[in-house]
Amino acid sequence: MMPPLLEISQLAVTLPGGGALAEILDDVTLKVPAGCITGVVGESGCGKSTLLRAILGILPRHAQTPRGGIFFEGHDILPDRAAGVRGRIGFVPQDPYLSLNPLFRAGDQILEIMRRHAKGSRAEHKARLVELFRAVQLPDPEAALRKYPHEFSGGQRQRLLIAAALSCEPRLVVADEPTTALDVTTQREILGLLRELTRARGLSMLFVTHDFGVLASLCDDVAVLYAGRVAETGPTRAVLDAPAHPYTRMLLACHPDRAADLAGIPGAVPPATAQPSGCRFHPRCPLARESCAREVPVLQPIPGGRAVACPFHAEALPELALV
Ligand SMILES: Nc1ncnc2c1ncn2[C@@H]1O[C@H](COP(=O)(O)OP(=O)(O)OP(=O)(O)O)[C@@H](O)[C@H]1O
Repeated sequence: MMPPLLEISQLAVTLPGGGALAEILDDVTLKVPAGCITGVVGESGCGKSTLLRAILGILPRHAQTPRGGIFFEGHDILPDRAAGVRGRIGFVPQDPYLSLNPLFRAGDQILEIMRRHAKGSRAEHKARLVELFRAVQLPDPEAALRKYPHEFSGGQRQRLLIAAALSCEPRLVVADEPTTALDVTTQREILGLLRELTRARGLSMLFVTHDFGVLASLCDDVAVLYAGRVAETGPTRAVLDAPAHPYTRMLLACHPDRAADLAGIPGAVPPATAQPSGCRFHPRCPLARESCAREVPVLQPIPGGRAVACPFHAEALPELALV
């Protein structure tokens, strides 16, 4: 079997924050197999963006040395804060409005990335960028090279950023909710484009979202994150059809597309400076018992290539309260 392109192993990230230590990620283990799109889903504040920052080697300077490993193409990139992978991992950010400098031509900004991280001359870079602009379906790719960011629509700017992420010919792309700031129609087009580009170019992708609809339409596998820990992993279809962890089950019950009556998860994601003991979900979990406040659940394999971090996952949940 081919080794995964990206393998995150027992990753822990801690930051000083507000006079206390913020335990943002703990024991995070997940894989992105070659040629696959792996989704990371969870509520706001679960640590999704921090996970991407750790992979890209752009954690804040004051972060304590992260523990665990981030293996990319078989090498642990965590010790050198990913300095060696710049250009080999592409990044699609969340907000196309904030991610381009309005004072410089968009094409020049991407060419600068290529100058730093890609092989070839400026003329070769320009030719490749025009080809990429065509691949991301920007109108008039030659003219697009000379335009400033304000001359593109929001959807076109996201296409520019996808082109930027692919400009150094990476094998892996990490994307941080790249469709959140877009209207529904543009969102659908961008998701279709990402799916097509990853398949056509044999790329792998780690895709962060809080939207199960986006997850279902794009991702082969999923890791559900709660309060900085992995609650469950598995093939997306299987997890969405029969979620195992109480958190995933309750999160899906909250999704407007999936529930006739909207239920809510009581409470909120804990601040990273005050993580609950034992299972971090136990204060919100209807299945919790005394042992859940003491024992940290580990991810245990369950049938179908899945894993779940809850020893009581087979129990039925009580009816959820409507919001
Ligand atoms: N630089 C920092 N210093 C201290 N705490 C931080 C820092 N960055 C993030 N956090 C905390 O880490 C936790 C996870 O934040 P993160 O942005 O990774 O979550 P997220 O799941 O991406 O959220 P969202 O979906 O809202 O973007 C939050 O509790 C946040 O307040």
